[in-house]
Amino acid sequence: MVMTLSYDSPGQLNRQSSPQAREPGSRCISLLGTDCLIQSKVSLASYTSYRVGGPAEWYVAPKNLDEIQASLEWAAAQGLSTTLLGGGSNLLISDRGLSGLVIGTRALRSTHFDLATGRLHVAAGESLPRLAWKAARLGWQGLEWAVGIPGTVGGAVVMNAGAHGSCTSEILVEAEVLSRNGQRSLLTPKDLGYRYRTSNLQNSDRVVLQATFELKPGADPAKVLADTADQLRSRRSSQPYHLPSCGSVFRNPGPQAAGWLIEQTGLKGYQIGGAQVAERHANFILNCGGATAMDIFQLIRHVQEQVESRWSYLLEPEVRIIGEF
Ligand SMILES: Cc1cc2nc3c(=O)[nH]c(=O)nc-3n(C[C@H](O)[C@H](O)[C@H](O)COP(=O)(O)OP(=O)(O)OC[C@H]3O[C@@H](n4cnc5c(N)ncnc54)[C@H](O)[C@@H]3O)c2cc1C
Ligand SMILES: NC(=O)C1=CN([C@@H]2O[C@H](COP(=O)(O)OP(=O)(O)OC[C@H]3O[C@@H](n4cnc5c(N)ncnc54)[C@H](OP(=O)(O)O)[C@@H]3O)[C@@H](O)[C@H]2O)C=CC1
Ligand SMILES: C=C(O[C@H]1[C@H](O)[C@@H](CO)O[C@H](OP(=O)(O)OP(=O)(O)OC[C@H]2O[C@@H](n3ccc(=O)[nH]c3=O)[C@H](O)[C@@H]2O)[C@@H]1NC(C)=O)C(=O)O
Repeated sequence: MVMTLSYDSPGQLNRQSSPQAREPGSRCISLLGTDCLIQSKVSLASYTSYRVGGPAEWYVAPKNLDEIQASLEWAAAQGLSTTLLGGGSNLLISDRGLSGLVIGTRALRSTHFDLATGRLHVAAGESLPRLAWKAARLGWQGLEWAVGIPGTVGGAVVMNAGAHGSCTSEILVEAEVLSRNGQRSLLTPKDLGYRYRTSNLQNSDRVVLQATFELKPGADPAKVLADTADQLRSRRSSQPYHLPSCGSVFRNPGPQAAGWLIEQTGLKGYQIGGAQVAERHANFILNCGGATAMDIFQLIRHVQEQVESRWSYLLEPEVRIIGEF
């Protein structure tokens, strides 16, 4: 693919206003042939559910495959690393921000419910809860569990998101991924090496473009909507949804849940700066207002140390911690 760039420098500038929160001195580059802008120094805090994180050195939000490919080629030509950012609901991004190019996927949108096959073809940037509600309204079963997981389809495929005994790998037929060398491939759950809350896409530089899920059409929409609402109700009764978080901070180690271990260690309510171990659920760390990423990071380490000294078990973070701490 031939890509032409115009740089934000005299003569070649393509200055444009931008919807992103940009810091002073930020620059804007346009990938010619597209209306896609690459911007420098874009604050990432508003892109994460924790509402923390410093600026991206460069940020782009491609809307289609051409724009993703152009973005990857641009990063490669500049010698920059890339980081994928979906809903930002399982990311703790350093206060210092991220170097390289951050590729936000939320503009990758398309949904197709194929009644003949019961398959749902969906782009990586679609919101998982919105998809769950959409499926419910159509009377398609199989996504009720996903309603309270505030991420994207791409993030769910990478993380193997799940709840209430179901998870992404169980309904995934295949995911289309793009590798850094521009090769597209269709991968099955087996190819993706799924396990509890992980896949071999984690720590890889492949981009999830879209997913195909197998659901069950034909149910009464009123029933699926009621079941979906029940899932959300039950989750809201046991998990703190009122303040910014990343959901569960740690993976469950086995027979004992992380929340139980943390509560038994006496850490509920423990606070560092603006970050607090939730009273309602000890495996949630909340941004109670004004928390920095470092506050949250230090609290994660404190919880690990305390739990390890009491139970001789090192809790493994589920949240992806990225950038310098
Ligand atoms: C209130 C709350 C409740 C939650 N409850 C649950 C729950 O019940 N179950 C659960 O499993 N999780 C839960 N989570 C965690 C989180 O929502 C999930 O892990 C979700 O799947 C993350 O999706 P995301 O799009 O936000 O990914 P992000 O946080 O943006 O990214 C997660 C990882 O995926 C990568 N990534 C994202 N998109 C792509 C892509 N298109 N291609 C390649 N890599 C990509 C990122 O680089 C990163 O490594 C909860 C979070 C919150 C805030
Ligand atoms: N604590 C935290 O850090 C965070 C918690 N959350 C929580 O996670 C959950 C998911 O949040 P989010 O991803 O923002 O998505 P939401 O669940 O808020 O809504 C996403 C879309 O789903 C559809 N929808 C929502 N409710 C209904 C309903 N009752 N009936 C039919 N359709 C509905 C709407 O789609 P349409 O517009 O197409 O009708 C809506 O735009 C929420 O409970 C939210 O409070 C979210 C972010 C951070
Ligand atoms: C929120 C997430 O996923 C959630 C998912 O929503 C729910 C519902 O299916 O089940 C998991 O939570 P969980 O294991 O903490 O579920 P819960 O039922 O709340 O708790 C498990 C056990 O720990 C105990 N518990 C929990 C919290 C607490 O403060 N104290 C405590 O003792 C509970 O009493 C229960 O016996 C997922 N977490 C993990 C790490 O697997 C996420 O991954 O981000």
